[in-house]
Amino acid sequence: MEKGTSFLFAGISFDKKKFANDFARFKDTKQGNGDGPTDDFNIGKRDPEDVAVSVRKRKRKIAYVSEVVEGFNVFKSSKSVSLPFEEQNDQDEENQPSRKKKELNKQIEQDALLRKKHHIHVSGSNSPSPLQNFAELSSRYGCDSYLLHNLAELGFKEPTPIQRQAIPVLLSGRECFACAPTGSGKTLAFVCPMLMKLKHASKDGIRAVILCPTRELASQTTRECKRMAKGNKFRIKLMTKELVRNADFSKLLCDILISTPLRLQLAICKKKVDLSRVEHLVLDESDKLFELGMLKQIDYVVKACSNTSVIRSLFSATLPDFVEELARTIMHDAVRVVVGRKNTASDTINQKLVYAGSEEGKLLALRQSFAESLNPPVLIFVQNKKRANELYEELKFDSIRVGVVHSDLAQKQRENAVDDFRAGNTWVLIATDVVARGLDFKGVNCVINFDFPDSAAAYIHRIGRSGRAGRTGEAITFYTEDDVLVLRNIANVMAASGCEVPSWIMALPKVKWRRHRPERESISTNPEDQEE
Ligand SMILES: Nc1ncnc2c1ncn2[C@@H]1O[C@H](COP(=O)(O)OP(=O)(O)OP(=O)(O)O)[C@@H](O)[C@H]1O
Repeated sequence: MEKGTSFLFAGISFDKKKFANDFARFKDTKQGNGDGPTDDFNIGKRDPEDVAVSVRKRKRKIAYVSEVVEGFNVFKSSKSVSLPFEEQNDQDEENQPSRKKKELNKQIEQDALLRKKHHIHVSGSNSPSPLQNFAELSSRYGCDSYLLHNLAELGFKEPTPIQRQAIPVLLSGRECFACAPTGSGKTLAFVCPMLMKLKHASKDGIRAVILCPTRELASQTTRECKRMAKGNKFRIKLMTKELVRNADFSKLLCDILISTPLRLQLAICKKKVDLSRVEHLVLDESDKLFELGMLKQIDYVVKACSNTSVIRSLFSATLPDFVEELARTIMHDAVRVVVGRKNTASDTINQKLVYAGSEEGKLLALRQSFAESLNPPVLIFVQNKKRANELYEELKFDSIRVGVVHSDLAQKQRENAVDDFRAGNTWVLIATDVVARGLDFKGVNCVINFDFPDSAAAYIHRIGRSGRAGRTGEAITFYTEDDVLVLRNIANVMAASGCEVPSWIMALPKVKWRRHRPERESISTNPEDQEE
C-alpha cells in the first residue's frame, strides 16, 4: 500500500493504473471540511483508535444506505461516500440490527415523502436527505450564523425544491448535476454550500469558480454571491476585461471567481490565473456552456482546475441528453437531481400562441396589445441584433419607454439597458437571446416572443424571465406560416406545463428541430423601408 494512502483500501487489491482518476481523489482528499462525517477522511489529524472505529461504522453504513429513487445511476459510482451528519449513528447495529434497520427505513420513507411532495427526483447512490427547512443547515451541517442571517434578511423562509436537495448533496462532498425550472432558486442552491464549505476567506488563492455563459449573468451571480456572503470576509471577484488585462493574479486576493468561459480561458492562457487549488467548480446554465461554441473553453477551464478533490456541479433549467453524456465524462460519483419534469417551463407562467399572419401583422398585434393593456415591465425577444434595432426604432416613437440589448452593444450600454429595465426607467426591453438565460428580472409580467425561438430550450429560458420565485407571469409567442413546421415542439412544452393548446397544433407531425431561424422580412410598418 502506498505511503500516505487512506487505509480504507487495506487488504483490497486495487488496480491504480486503471482507476488512476478515482485513486487520485482519495490520495490527497480534502473532503472533510469540518462539517460532519467527511471529517473522517482527515485521518492524519485524528487519533488512530477513533478513526478505526469510525471507519468500521462507515463500512457498515455504506452497506445499508442505498437509495436510488429514480431507479438508475447516471454517473460512475464509487463506494467512497461521504455521508451527511444525520446519517451517522453511534449505536452498534450488530447488537441492534432490526432497530437500526427500522430507523434507516423510516428516514428513507421520510425522505421519499418530502421528495414526492416537492417533485424532487434523485438518482445516484446514497443521496443525502433533502432539507426540511433552512434551520437544518445549522443542525445538520453547522452552518455559520451570518449565512442564516442573510437568508432571513432576504426573506427566504423555506428552501425551494432544488435547494432542499442540491444543498445537502454538495455539502456531503458529492458532485451534482441539477435540473430545475427557471426562477426556482438554483443560484442559492450552489452558492450556499460553496460558502459553507469554504468557511472563511483565505490567502491560498482561488478556491471556487463559477462559470456563466454571459457577462450579464456573471455579473448578477457575483452580486448574489456577495449578498449571501455579507458578514464574512470572502473576496468575491467578477472576471472583467480590465482584470484579465491588468491584474497580477499572483497578488490578487480572491476566494471565489465568477467569469464567462472565454475570459477565464484567456486569463489561464496568459498564465495569469492559477486554478490548481479550486475546490468547487460550478457550471451554471450548463447546457449552454456545453454547446459547441463554448465547449473548448469549458474543457480548458475544467482541466486547469487540476485539484483532484475538486467538486464539480452543473445547473440548468434544461437538460438535453447530450449534456448528460458529456457530463458523464467529467463527473465522478455525481448525484443527479431533477425537479419536476425535465425540460418543462415553470408552471406559474400562462403561455399563449398567437397567429400573426405576417411580419407586419406581428407589429400591428404588438401595438394593439400595448394600446389595450400594457402591463410593464415587458420583455420582447427577437431573432437577431438587426431585428432588435429595427423593433427598437419602431417602438421608440410610440410613447413607450423602451430599451434594447444585444451583443453588438458596448458592455456599458448592455449594462445600462438591463439596469434601466430593472429600475423601471424603461418599461419594455427588446432583446436577443443574450438575456434569455439566468437573468433575474423580478417583476417581469410578460414575455413576448416577437420572433419564434430557435429551440425548445430557448423558449423555456426566454419565457422563464417571468413567473419567477413562485410569482405568476405571462408568455405570448407570435407565429407566422414560417414557424408552423416547428409549432408542435413549443406546443409540447406548453401542454407539459398544463397550458391549453389547440388540438390542431397537437395533431401536427412531430419534426426533429434543427435551429429554427428563417429569413424574415424587416420589421417596419413603413412600406418604403421594406422596399429598400
Ligand atoms: N428560498 C427562496 N425563497 C424565496 N425566494 C428565493 C429563494 N431562493 C431564491 N429566491 C429568489 O428566486 C429568484 C430566482 O432565483 P434564481 O435566479 O436563482 O433562479 P434560477 O433557478 O437560477 O433561474 P434561471 O433558470 O432562470 O437561471 C431570485 O429572485 C431569488 O432571490
